[in-house]
Amino acid sequence: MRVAVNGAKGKMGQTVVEFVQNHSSLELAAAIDLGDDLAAEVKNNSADIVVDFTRPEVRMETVKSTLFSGASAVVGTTGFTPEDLDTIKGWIKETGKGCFIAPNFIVGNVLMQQFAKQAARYYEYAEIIEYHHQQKVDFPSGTAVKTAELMSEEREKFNIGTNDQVANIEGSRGGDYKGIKLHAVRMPGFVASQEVILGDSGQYMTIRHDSIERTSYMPGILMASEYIHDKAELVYGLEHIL
Ligand SMILES: NC(=O)C1=CN([C@@H]2O[C@H](COP(=O)(O)OP(=O)(O)OC[C@H]3O[C@@H](n4cnc5c(N)ncnc54)[C@H](OP(=O)(O)O)[C@@H]3O)[C@@H](O)[C@H]2O)C=CC1
Ligand SMILES: O=C(O)C1=N[C@H](C(=O)O)C[C@H](O)C1
Repeated sequence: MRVAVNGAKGKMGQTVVEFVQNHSSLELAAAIDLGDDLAAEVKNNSADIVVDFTRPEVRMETVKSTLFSGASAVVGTTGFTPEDLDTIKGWIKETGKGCFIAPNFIVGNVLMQQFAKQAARYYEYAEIIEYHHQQKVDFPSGTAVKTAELMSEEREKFNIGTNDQVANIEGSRGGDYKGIKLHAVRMPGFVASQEVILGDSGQYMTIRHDSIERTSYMPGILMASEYIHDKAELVYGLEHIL
């Protein structure tokens, strides 16, 4: 499978390039970054797949250019909205190429999300704390948003409400997604960690996952690439192919 990497000079892109170069069933078609012509690189190098780790603000133009250039998209870049996904479904129908988007490509992290979803219905209080390196430009993380979305689906089924308080210092209770509090820590030393704390009378439970090296994302990226390369589908979340 011929893989082009978009965002190739970035922290994730560099890791993906090295992984592709060292994998027996993958060929590096192109290493693309800011200022390069993605469509031309895809066509001139006969890329089957574009693996994208760039910026939230260019997420849609990147997917569109990939699909209409004849490649399938495997996208880690965060920031996609439900409206974006509907638009992408139309592009897939037009092009016959597939798109796999995952807020997190680590199997262990996706398991954490699923465990949190499973537990969410049993606890009134829920908070998500995500920890990332200081260079991360967006917050909260796409993983935290996805986790909160999954948990809220369960909480709403069981009418589990919010727990509003009045803050002495604005923002000190973090962000709020349907009653789930979200906190983003940015600190050198972290790669990517998240914990979900669920609480109720007399107890609390913490579900946590830590990524300490970006190689942890590679198996999930490979799984997604092998799944989507010959399918005209939109997949949102690695859990759908585990
Ligand atoms: N889904 C997942 O499992 C994961 C998702 N991510 C997400 O991936 C994204 C990238 O993360 P990370 O690698 O740490 O970020 P980096 O900033 O390290 O890398 C992004 C790269 O993309 C380049 N870039 C910016 N704009 C464009 C463009 N229009 N076309 C091509 N390249 C461009 C940047 O160039 P320049 O620096 O010059 O702007 C940079 O080289 C983020 O949204 C992050 O949240 C990260 C890890 C895992
Ligand atoms: O920027 C990162 O590093 C990461 N971003 C993704 C997110 O926003 O969820 C995935 C992971 O947390 C690492």
